[in-house]
Amino acid sequence: MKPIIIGSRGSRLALIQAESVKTALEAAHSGLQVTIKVIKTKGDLILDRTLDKIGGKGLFVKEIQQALLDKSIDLAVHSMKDVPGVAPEGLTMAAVTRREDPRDVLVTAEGFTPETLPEGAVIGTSSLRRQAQIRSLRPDCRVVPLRGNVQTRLQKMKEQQLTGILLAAAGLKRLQLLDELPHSLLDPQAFVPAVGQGALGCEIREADVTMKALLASLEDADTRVAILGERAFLNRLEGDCHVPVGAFGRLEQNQLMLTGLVAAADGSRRLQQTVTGDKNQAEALGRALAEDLIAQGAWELMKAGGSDE
Ligand SMILES: NCc1[nH]cc(CCC(=O)O)c1CC(=O)O
Repeated sequence: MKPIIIGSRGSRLALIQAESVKTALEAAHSGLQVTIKVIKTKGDLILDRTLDKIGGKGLFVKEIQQALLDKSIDLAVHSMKDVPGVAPEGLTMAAVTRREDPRDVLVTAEGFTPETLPEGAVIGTSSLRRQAQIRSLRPDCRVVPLRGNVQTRLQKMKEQQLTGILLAAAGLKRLQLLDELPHSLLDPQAFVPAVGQGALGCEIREADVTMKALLASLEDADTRVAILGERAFLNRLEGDCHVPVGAFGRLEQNQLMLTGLVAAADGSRRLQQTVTGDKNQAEALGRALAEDLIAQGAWELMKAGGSDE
């Protein structure tokens, strides 16, 4: 059999994620050959402009999806939080793997928590969701934009003498950086993670039944359910613009418990609610949660703006 080609961005984190799927596939199917092909996306080449101006945060994913459609790769491994709500015709998320830590983490030289941050702290993040929540916890802090891959952001924290930065725990764990950095992990109720944060999606061509079968054993049903609920919540709210929205789903006693957050970008207001329901109706639960927040004024809180998580 021809080797399977996984397409990946060239960042260290993307490569580690692709490697983890390669390893899992090879472990599940003895004799299977898997190679990784690095795809240089426009977003990787243009670092001096905000992502919104070059096509939004879905840009990286879209170029890799095109490689799937062109058949230059057989499998794309995505961070689910970067995957746009609407899938291109002909592609399917054949497996969602077991979720890594979904939490956000505050990294500072001193290991501050949001509560112990010094007055007027300067926090780096380009995510409207993170900006809104750190400002809602600490209205006195200042948020400055910060782009680039995880290592670049850590570097900029030092260079620009920021008090701290906000990142996904999952990324830092996969890079094996979390243990060596002073940090505080943020409780998902106090600081609601991004939709899909910590989960990986394995995308293939819908018609590729061979790949579909090979990926079956990588699927984690509980993660899939959580992600379906979170994404349905976001899809109902987002439309096309990037907004300060978070959601976190988890299974409790075989039920899906889903927390949704909509906030004003400056953190001055936040709407947050947790609902529980049938895990087989995850998407309906996500939509209903969105409707609840809309009824409470979610649209008024959300303003157009840039987010490039
Ligand atoms: N913004 C890019 C991005 N996409 C996925 C992760 C982390 C890994 C994950 O959520 O699975 C990160 C880094 C971060 O937000 O800190």
